[in-house]
Amino acid sequence: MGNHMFDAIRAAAKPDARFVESPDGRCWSYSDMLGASARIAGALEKLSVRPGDRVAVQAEKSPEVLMLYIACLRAGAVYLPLNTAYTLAELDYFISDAEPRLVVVSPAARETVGELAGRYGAHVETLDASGSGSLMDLASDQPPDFTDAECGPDDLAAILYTSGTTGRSKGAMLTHDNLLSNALALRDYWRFTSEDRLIHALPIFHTHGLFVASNVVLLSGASMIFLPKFDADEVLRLLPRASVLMGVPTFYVRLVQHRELTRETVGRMRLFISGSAPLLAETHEAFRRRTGHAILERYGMTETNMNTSNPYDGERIADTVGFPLPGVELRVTEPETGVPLRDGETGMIEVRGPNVFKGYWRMPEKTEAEFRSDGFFITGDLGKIDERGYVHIVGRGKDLIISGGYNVYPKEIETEIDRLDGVVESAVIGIPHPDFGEGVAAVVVREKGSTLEERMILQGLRDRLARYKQPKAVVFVDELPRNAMGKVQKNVLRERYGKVLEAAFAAGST
Ligand SMILES: Nc1ncnc2c1ncn2[C@@H]1O[C@H](COP(=O)(O)OP(=O)(O)OP(=O)(O)O)[C@@H](O)[C@H]1O
Repeated sequence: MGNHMFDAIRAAAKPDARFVESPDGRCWSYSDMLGASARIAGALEKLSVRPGDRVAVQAEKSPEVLMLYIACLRAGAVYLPLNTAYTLAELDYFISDAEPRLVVVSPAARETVGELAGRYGAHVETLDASGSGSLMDLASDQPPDFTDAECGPDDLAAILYTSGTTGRSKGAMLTHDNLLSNALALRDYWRFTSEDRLIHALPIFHTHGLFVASNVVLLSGASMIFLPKFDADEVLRLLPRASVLMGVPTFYVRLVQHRELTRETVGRMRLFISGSAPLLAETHEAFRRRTGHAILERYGMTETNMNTSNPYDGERIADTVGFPLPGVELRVTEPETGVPLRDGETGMIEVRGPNVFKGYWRMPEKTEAEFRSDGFFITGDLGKIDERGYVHIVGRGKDLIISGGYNVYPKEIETEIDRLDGVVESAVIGIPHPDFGEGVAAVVVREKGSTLEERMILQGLRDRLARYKQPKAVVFVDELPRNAMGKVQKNVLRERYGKVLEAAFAAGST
């Protein structure tokens, strides 16, 4: 049977070629990767990690963490990356839910997390090669070859907890073939070859940086420059040495603001990709004006890997996420019944294919509720397919406000607010309201120097939105809080401004 994912990685590896380099000049070739991952897999075995066991990892981004991910594939363990921002209380939830055999953390967290992990029967290790008995120390005593665990297409490779942007995080179970089929589809769709060098500035605890970026590079025998985080100056400095950038929309917003972004700096680049959150059409246009490149936007999620992409050769259209990837079926349905709608009609986006996860970890009811009987996964995203076949995301079904019994989709209102003069961007949230259950409220970022006031916004929306959709209160802020993937954190907005907005409702500010 072999090892479904790792055999493909091994087959694509060119031993002498560069695989990953860090900005401090450290470099790993593909043969270094094969050796390091074998040694770590040997260490995992020594620590009694058996196929199917979970290995939870909360560690700063580094090539070593990537080697650990590959080692888990080889050992048949289930890799479980955790956001480095998670607190001890949050870790408690993930560790109690996933019951990992091993938890790998940074040296500073060893003691505190060790105590917590011990309560759930997990062992704790650190990744630093300090000579003080870390996982890396144990790995350095292991041979550079390893008998890979037998893993079929349907065996679990990873559990990724959803970001929790819209609710409690759930563990999405991803199989070897979920990862492999998607990485191969993306490699071919985006024309990756061993000549490519990717600027990798994304976190690696999320599907985007871990699977989309790293797996595509691995499976094309390409190389990447591994940055600890996004820094516009650093990325601009590296652009002349690279061919592809994968980013979240915030990267592109920052790059466009940078004086040094010119056609010359991007002269050797062949592709700029964006995803994980909506890219504003203005950013797409500004980037094209400055560089001559149309950013390629794609759409995916933790549970499904990538679903759609704008084309490599054809027209890349702003505000769309392109076409379903080869092998992925996508339909738009009436959300309640799942009955497919016609092109142009807005409804629930559903997908089916080898990319779609196996289910939520230990949540069979939740899993059942999110699949149709014919195997389509209900993404929770609302969208439509236009007459040319491009998929548009119109909003998130999970991001719904029910005001006075009416369904209000925030994205529709945000789009209208963003059109008003003096507005940079906005977020619309539901806040408890004494009469309507939930009331619509808007959080708005004004352009510098703008004198825009609440009444001007309400005036501007009066003829454009039904009354029940119009915000009942507005607050102005300097910027919207975003998570590491560039998603606006509406839970943070609700916490931060909920009381002020409730008071404004009570005062009947509209
Ligand atoms: N190109 C894109 N344009 C618009 N939205 C996108 C795009 N790419 C991804 N998304 C959004 O990101 C979501 C996937 O994000 P992710 O899997 O990280 O978790 P989340 O949905 O934010 O978290 P949770 O499911 O816990 O609420 C998609 O469902 C979609 O709403």
